[in-house]
Amino acid sequence: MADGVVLLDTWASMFGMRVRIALAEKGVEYEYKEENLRNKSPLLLQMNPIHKKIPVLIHNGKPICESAIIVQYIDEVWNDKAPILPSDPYERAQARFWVDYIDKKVYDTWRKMWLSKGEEHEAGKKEFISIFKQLEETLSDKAYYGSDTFGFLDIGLIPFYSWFYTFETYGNFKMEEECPKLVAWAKRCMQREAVSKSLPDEKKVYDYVVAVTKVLESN
Ligand SMILES: N[C@@H](CCC(=O)N[C@@H](CSO)C(=O)NCC(=O)O)C(=O)O
Repeated sequence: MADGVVLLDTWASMFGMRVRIALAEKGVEYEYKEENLRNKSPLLLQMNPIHKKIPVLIHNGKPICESAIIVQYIDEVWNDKAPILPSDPYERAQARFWVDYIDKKVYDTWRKMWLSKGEEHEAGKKEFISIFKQLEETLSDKAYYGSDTFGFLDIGLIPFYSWFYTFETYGNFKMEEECPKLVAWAKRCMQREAVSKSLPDEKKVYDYVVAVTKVLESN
């Protein structure tokens, strides 16, 4: 592997988007390698033998795994511009707490809402919306989660915005009605080129999820 930066990713992954945004914010040039998760490359299996998941950042031949860890690595290595983590230790701890909250809560609750029917689906939907209401409450009236600066927690959450249309369609609700201030924050983040160029079109995400749903339901 030549020196440099390689990202193993898939276009629809909200976790991969986190890394793409961080690399773009720092202006880091890298090689993007799209993975087929149903036929993982030998490189992915070699670089992330533990979880066998994307994203994986390969820097000078060495792999860094787990999106939140990768973003912090990027912030530490390319530390000459656009700081991602707050400088204050307490603020850093809070940002890490809420990204951990997102990783513990959102994906699993989404799957419950997505793949279940009836009461389980309704319970998943209720929990799912409550998670985003909590995240809206955490933002309160700040422009960004890092107060006036776009930072770690903003990067941790904004990728899910490209899935809002999918969440709303499968859950039959409107994020704008449930979390208006959060939607306003998301639109504010989308004004940053590092974000808008890293997130896919929401309808493309939806079509992808419909296709995946068909595969899962046919098994
Ligand atoms: N905690 C990790 C989650 C990565 C992940 O779920 N990656 C998925 C694709 S995105 O949904 C993945 O690689 N799945 C492949 C598999 O589960 O085999 C992170 O933050 O990087």
